[in-house]
Amino acid sequence: QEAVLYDAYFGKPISEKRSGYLAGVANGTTVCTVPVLPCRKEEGRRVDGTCTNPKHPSRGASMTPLPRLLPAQYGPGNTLRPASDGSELPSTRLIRTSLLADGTLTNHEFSTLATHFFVASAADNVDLFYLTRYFPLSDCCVGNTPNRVNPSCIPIPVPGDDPYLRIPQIRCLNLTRIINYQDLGCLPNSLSAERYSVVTPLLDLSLVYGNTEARNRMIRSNQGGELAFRMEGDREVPQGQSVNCLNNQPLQGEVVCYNFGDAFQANLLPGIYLTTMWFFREHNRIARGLAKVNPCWDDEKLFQTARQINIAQYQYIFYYELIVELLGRKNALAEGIVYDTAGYVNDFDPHYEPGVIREYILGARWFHNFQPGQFDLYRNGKYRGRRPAPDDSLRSGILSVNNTEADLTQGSLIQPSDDFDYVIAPDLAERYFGEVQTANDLPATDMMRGRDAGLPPYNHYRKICGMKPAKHWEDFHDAIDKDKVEVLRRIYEEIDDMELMVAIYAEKLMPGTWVGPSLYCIMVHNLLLWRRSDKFFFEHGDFPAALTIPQLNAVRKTSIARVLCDSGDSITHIQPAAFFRQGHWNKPVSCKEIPGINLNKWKDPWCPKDKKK
Ligand code: HEM
Repeated sequence: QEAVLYDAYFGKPISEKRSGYLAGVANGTTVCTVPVLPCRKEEGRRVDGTCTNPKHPSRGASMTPLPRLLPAQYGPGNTLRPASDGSELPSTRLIRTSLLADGTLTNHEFSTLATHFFVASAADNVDLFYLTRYFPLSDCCVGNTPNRVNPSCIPIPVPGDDPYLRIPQIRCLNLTRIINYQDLGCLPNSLSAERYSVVTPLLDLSLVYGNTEARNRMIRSNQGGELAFRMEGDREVPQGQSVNCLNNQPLQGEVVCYNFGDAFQANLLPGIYLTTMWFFREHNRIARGLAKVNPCWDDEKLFQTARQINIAQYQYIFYYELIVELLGRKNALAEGIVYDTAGYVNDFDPHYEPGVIREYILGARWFHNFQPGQFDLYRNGKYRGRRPAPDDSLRSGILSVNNTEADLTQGSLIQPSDDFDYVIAPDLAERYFGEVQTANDLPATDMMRGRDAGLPPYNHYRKICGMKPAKHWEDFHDAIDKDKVEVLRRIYEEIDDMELMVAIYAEKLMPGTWVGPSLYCIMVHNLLLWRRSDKFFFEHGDFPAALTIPQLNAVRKTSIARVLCDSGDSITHIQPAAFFRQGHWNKPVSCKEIPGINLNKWKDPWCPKDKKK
């Protein structure tokens, strides 16, 4: 059957008028459209994300726009919104250094594993290709001065009395705008600048499986339902070599760059490449287990079922093991983010369009706060040193040398995450690109990205999040400590200049959660959207390829600890709640004691044992 061309931005089949417009754009019909093969009732989740919601079949695919909670407010021609008096909003480096200090304070509850899994989930649903605009080279800070001429430059000016950068006299932090549909020519500048993402905006393990059917076919082994693999010693790793590990140090033996399904995103950071490796191995482990249970199943059936189980356990761990801890279990239940049930949760609603909410993926940068700047290495319970995170980006080759994968994995179980506070790891606050750039400030960048996205003032978000829009600075005291409000009052001219991203870093934690009220509200919207817009969400039962109830309940038995026992490097003992630190209530136990998914629940009665594939 023929694919129908959908408009990537508008999400509708291409009209004649639109086709005429795109004919005038270089590669318009390729980059501004999404081909959709007809959705079939009986099929499961597609790798390319189409038909995730058959009512909006192109949403969920590569190039889906990021929906917004509130419409964008840009300056003229999609420039950054100015302050109320028409001037430029204050430097986000000034705001950051005024609100958050450099330092390291550890969290008493979470392990670093929680940060690894969370950052991998972010890379699974939005791409970071925009980094290539300024990571290796850009002209935004030539001569130590912010470039105001190049429209893609949004460098961050550094005040002369900056607490750190006054010494090397750095007055400009490099930054470029996120690439949008206008840059591709898909939309005129008269519409608000909208970001697209080339990765599927879903919790679908695209890091492991890729974002297109073509890519997925390249990484399958075509037998036994497996992903193509090779052995590095006793470590199972993807077959082939990716070109993305720009920071590998070949002289130190780092010559491997893992060929994951999404080989750019998955190689970005240690937390991402570790997590992707675990779920890559999980796929093959599950496929082998299914082949044993159902010897007559062919490669395709084994592959699709293993992928379905793998994504189901990943979604389960994300919602039921991580999110419930970050937002509070009671809250998550009350909001309908998770359910206490042994049945299906049929909350698919075709009116919701799949996507990742712009404010969510911006706001989730708050979790840079609980990210340690260095990763501990442990072997047999003994500390063996640490690796600065910025030096290991785009460098998965480290996993293959000096037992580093095993040592980092054990480290992630023992090392605490940083605290959710007003202190940020110096490696992220001053040098997140490592040696590649002289200075970068991640939270200042996060705040600047809010402007890049054209977010309306904080006051507008207070309104939709159940807080009163403030008329006076004191009105912010409900959500932000008095002393911080004083700092902000001095920095901003007007109350409506106060920004959402700054508030997310300044708000007090909501009791029982690890986020402030605005981020809480944004996360709830997004987590509900992901469930409701995705026909194939693991708890849904109202489609033919759904898990059966016994299968669903088998998935509900697993945990991140089980995944690490089965697919982590050299894990024999683990604390049962592995997103939490080890302690008297969470002592490491033998992996034999950690429950997992019973694949016998997938036994096919039509597949007798003696019948070979
Ligand atoms: C060592 C650890 C980490 C490093 C070095 C790091 C670095 C970065 C960088 C460089 C960016 C893009 C900056 C830009 O806008 O130009 C980014 C974006 C982001 N990071 Fe992190 N990060 C880390 C950990 C985390 C963690 C634990 C989370 C947890 C959720 C997280 C969530 C995000 C999100 C949601 C974005 C925005 C993605 C987007 O909108 O494209 N990061 N991070």
